Parts: sequence; structure tokens; C-alpha cells
Amino acid sequence: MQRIDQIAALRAALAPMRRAGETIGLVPTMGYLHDGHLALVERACAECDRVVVTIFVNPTQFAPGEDLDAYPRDLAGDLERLSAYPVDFVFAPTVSEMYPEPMQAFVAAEPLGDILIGEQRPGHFRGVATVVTKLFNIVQPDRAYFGEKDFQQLAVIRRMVADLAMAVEIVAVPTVREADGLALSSRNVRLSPEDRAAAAVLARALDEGAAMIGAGEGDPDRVLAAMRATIEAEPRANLRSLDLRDPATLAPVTRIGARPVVMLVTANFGDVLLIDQRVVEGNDKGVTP
Ligand SMILES: Nc1ncnc2c1ncn2[C@@H]1O[C@H](COP(=O)(O)OP(=O)(O)OP(=O)(O)O)[C@@H](O)[C@H]1O
Ligand SMILES: CC(C)(CO)[C@@H](O)C(=O)[O-]
Ligand code: BAL
Repeated sequence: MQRIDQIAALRAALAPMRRAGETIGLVPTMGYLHDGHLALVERACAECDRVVVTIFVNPTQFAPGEDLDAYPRDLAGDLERLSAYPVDFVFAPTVSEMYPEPMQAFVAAEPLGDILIGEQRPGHFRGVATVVTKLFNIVQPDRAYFGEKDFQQLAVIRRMVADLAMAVEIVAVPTVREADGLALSSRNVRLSPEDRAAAAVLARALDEGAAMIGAGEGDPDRVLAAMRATIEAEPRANLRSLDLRDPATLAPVTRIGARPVVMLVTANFGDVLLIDQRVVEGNDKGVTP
């Protein structure tokens, strides 16, 4: 495993591999790696001849006042964790390597990036779409791996790749969870012990919604009301958003039927914003019991 921090050096190292017909997998991350990231790495290693993991806390996806400075970082620990996998390159550029000059070209992710989390974090998905495009241009991967936990991010990237005819296959990896259901996230480390324990309520609410839908509930408002009550019963949770949407378009769903739906939640515990999601297959009853 080779650590590279220059764009030109990574391109030079990958070029002969690409010419030799080897497939290249890309796992973009912001570091502070946990088992969720490692599930992406493991999948990439299983499916691609060469694997590049990128570690870059991208400033352009953080709005002023967000947690850019507080975002956890541990490059030495990340390299140690990655050394257990057959990763070829860890690309960990500095901000000035990625953005040597103020940017004048961006990838807009609209309107999909303006709704839901985009309303809470204006400009976030423009920053994500732009840096992911830049990473795609640097690495030119055959496949790129993203977690379902960041469900809207995955939807934005899929649309970007389709709309702009990017030659990369997007692979979605299921969310890895703690024993109590909490989705692994780099930000979990910033939770107080009390908030960490309380945060499991998000996964419990998602389970509850899934169970209602599985039992035949067809009214999204009833599902969301039950989930909201569960989350609001936890005093440490500050619910920011709770939505039930079409997984492909993220459009609101008025009736749950045979088609899958996705439940999306964001909540603050202290100043830490957590997100979670769950896709449910829908039900063929479409009735409110
Ligand atoms: N629990 C998880 N299971 C599977 N994939 C995950 C999980 N958490 C993050 N990922 C994926 O890892 C990639 C890098 O994510 P990132 O570095 O932002 O980590 P993160 O833990 O999501 O951080 P944060 O939630 O604090 O933003 C993304 O594609 C993300 O969806
Ligand atoms: C995809 C990504 C690495 C872009 O900075 C980031 O948004 C993340 O870690 O999910
Ligand atoms: N996992 C998404 C990156 C962010 O929160 O900025």
C-alpha cells in the first residue's frame, strides 16, 4: 500500500495499470475510518484489480459555521486500519493540492441536492458533487463505492453520473451498524456517552416504521407520526427532519404500495448532526389497517 498526496503522482502510478487492462476501484472518504468505511474497502478489493482509497476532509461541502474544524482526523490510524486490506493507494492530498486556486468551475447538483439535507446544509451537495467529480477525473475508476447511510449523497452521485455520462459504475454498500443499531459514523466519536446511548433511538424508529409498513400500513403520515413520537420521546434527540420518499427520485410518497420507499432521518445530539436511513420493500396491501 502506497500513500500518495500529489495528483500527478497518483495519475502516473495508475496509468500503466489502466493500460494493462486492470480494473480500478475508488473508495472516497473523509477519513477517521470505521468498519462502515472498511466494508466499502473490502467490497472494492473483492471486485477490482486495483483499489484507491481517498482521505480528504473536503472544505467545500461544509458551510460556514459547520463542523469542518471539529471533524475528527487520524491519518496514522487510518493507514494502520487500511494496511489489513489489499489496497494499492491511499490518496491523502492537502487542501492546497486539491484547491490550489479559488475554484471557478463547479458541478451543480440541482434540484436533487437542494432538498432534504440540502435545505439544512445549503451548498453541501454542490461541494460533494464537485469534489467527487474531481476525484473521478484524477483516478478514472471503473467503479466507485459509496455507503447507503448517506442516501441522498448516493442519489445525487448516481444522477450526476447518469446526467453527465460519466464512465464509472456506482456501487452502493449497505449501512454497517453498532450492536444497538446506531449507524457507524465518524461523527459518533464526538457524542457524549449519554448522547451516544440515546442516539440508538434513530435506528429503533426506523425499525418501527419498517415494521408498520411490513404489516400493511399504507399511509406515510401515520408511519412518520409514529416514528416522530418515538424519537421525540428521547429528550436528548433534537429531530431535524423525517421523510418518507421514493428511493430513486427522493420525491415524496403519498401512498405506500408495492414499490419500495426510503425513510430518511436527521437529528442533532448536542451539536452533532447524525443521519440514518432505511429502504423498505413496501407492501402489496396498500391499506391502512
Ligand atoms: N455506517 C456505514 N456503513 C457503510 N458505509 C458508510 C457508513 N458510514 C459512512 N459510510 C460511507 O463511507 C463513505 C465516506 O463517508 P465519510 O467519510 O463521510 O464517513 P461518515 O462516517 O459518513 O462521516 P460522517 O457521518 O461524520 O459524515 C461514504 O460513502 C459513506 O456513505
Ligand atoms: C463522498 C465524500 C468523500 C466527498 O467528500 C464525502 O461526502 C463522504 O465522505 O461521504
Ligand atoms: N458523509 C457526508 C459527509 C459530510 O457530512 O460532509
